[in-house]
Amino acid sequence: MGALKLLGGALLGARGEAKELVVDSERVRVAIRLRPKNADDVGYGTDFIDCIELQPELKRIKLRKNNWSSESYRFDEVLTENSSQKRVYEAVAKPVVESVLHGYNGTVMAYGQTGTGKTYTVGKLGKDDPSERGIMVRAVEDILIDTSPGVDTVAVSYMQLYLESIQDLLAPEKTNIPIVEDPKTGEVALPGCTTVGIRDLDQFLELLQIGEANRHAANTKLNTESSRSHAILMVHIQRSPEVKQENEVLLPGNDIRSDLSSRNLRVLLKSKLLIVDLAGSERIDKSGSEGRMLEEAKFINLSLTSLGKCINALAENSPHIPTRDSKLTRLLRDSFGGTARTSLIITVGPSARHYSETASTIMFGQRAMKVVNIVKLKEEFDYESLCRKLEYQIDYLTSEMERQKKHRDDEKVQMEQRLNECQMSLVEAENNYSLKSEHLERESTHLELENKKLLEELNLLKDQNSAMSEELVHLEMHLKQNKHQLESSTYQKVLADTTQMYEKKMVELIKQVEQEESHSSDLEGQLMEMRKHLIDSETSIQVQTNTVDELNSKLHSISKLNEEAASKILFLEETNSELLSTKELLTEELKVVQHKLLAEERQRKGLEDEIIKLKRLLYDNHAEIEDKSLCKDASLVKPASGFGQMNLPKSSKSRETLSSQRATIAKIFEEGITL
Ligand SMILES: Nc1ncnc2c1ncn2[C@@H]1O[C@H](COP(=O)(O)OP(=O)(O)OP(=O)(O)O)[C@@H](O)[C@H]1O
Repeated sequence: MGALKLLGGALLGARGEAKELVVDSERVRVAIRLRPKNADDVGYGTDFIDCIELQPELKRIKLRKNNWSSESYRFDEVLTENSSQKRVYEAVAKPVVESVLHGYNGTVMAYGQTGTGKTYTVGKLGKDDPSERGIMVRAVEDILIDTSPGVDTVAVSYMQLYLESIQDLLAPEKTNIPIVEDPKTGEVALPGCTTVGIRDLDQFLELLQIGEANRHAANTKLNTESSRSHAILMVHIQRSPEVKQENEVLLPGNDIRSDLSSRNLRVLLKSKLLIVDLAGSERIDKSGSEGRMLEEAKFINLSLTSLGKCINALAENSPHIPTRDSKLTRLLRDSFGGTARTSLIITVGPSARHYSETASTIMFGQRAMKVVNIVKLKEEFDYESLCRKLEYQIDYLTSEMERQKKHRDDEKVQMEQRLNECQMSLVEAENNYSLKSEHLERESTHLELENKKLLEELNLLKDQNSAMSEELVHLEMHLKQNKHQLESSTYQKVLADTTQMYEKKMVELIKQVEQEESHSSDLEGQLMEMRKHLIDSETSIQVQTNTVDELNSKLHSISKLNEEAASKILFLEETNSELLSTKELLTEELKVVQHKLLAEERQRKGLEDEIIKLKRLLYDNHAEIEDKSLCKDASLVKPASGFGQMNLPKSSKSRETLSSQRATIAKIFEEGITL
């Protein structure tokens, strides 16, 4: 393939216009295939040597006119009688098929005398033996392998040109189908023909079989199943290749946004492969045709002759190409001198009997080799599919938009509902909160008041306790004084015991008071904690509604503590009252003791007075006694001493007084002992 040239290759803006890439001019390639000898050839006798000699390595053949005269011709491919169908396909058709797959039009055509193997080469189905498959089957097989279903499309039309009428071989009722030529491009189309999309090879084989069954054939002298029509298989390929434009790649199935955002338009490569199995180019006299068959032969010859004329004109670069002389040349307008890549296979038999037909075929091939085509690649912008895609996208986007709008509306309604609910619950929560706050505030105030009251009571109790303690200390001191006073008394021991007992009691009482004081301080601490809790609670109430419950529980516990404190205070009060009563008892007892002490003091004083009196008496008596004893002594010794005299009259009285005094002292002593 020659180098690509861009001719006026600008992107044309108008709808339906295409970019055309032109390959260097390319000559029609011609291959020659020699059919193996058949029974007829063998039966013809061995007197005649084959009229044809192949030199495949030189790509030449020698056409022997007789034993001494031969001419040599060069072909693009020389296929011997042993060449396989595969080899023939690869040498003749495969390059064209590949070209068609790249977007070029292509033609593969078999030309030759009847019975030389055109149909065998081109249209053999090879149902039983795939190695026997002809060009049509192999070409479609390769096309199907190379194309992607869903992205590319492959469709076929199968028709025959019979008696200058185009008949649809897939729908034989369709006859005389008109040929439509594009005035701009000169492209030939047969819109009246059935076009069947091909999914797989089996489907194509079935179609081909149907077409073959509908093809006109007749027994001729030269071939028992001679084709009486030109069979044309049209393979339409539409591809969406990756096309690079302005550094961007447009891939099939690209996002629509990238299609729209870039200046890319999907490019369609539309190509057409024609595989033509021409009717036999036998001479009428040799074919033995008569009547209708003769008529058929005339038409066949007419079309083949006009094809030959066109090829001659093209080979000679004639300004006029008589393409309009027959429908065959009109159909093959693009194949010879057109834009298609064309491969021609001419089939020949070895028998010298058909020398002139073989020579004619060879000359046809030689002339065809001179025909140069201007091979063009036609890229069409796939406006239709783009439009379809856009429409689809618009539909999709519209429905998506509607769906999203509906979704948004639904969401909005839901949101509004939720908002209303939230607002309602917020109002409710606010109400609850304010109620709870009020309640808590009330509770708090109430608790504060209670706390205050309790504190006051506690302080009072404390004062009372301290007063009591002072009083107790005072009493203690008092008792101590009394104790000291009583130490000298006769009731010392009794009083000491009593005092000890009281002291013990007082110690206990002091202990109790201390305990109460520690209780009081504990209570104070608890109250402080309560106050703290309350303050915390108040703060947390202000901060969050959620803590309300927590505060409630705390308040509950605080109330419990309060209750406990109240019960403790009650207990303290009770203890206090007990202490008070004890104190009263002690005071009473103290008073009694004091009374007793006073009485005893008085008694003691009386006794002391009496003792003093007695002492005085005793002294007086003693002095009197002494005086009397002195007087007695003086009367005895010195009667002048008056003392004895004086005391004598008094002696009886003194004796009485003395004895009474003695009795009084004894009594005092007795009383003192008993006390
Ligand atoms: N290369 C070949 N190898 C084996 N058999 C062949 C070959 N070429 C042709 N034949 C046989 O020769 C006979 C005639 O072939 P075919 O019908 O293909 O000729 P044709 O050129 O199509 O004739 P027509 O123009 O009359 O239709 C057939 O029986 C075919 O099987």
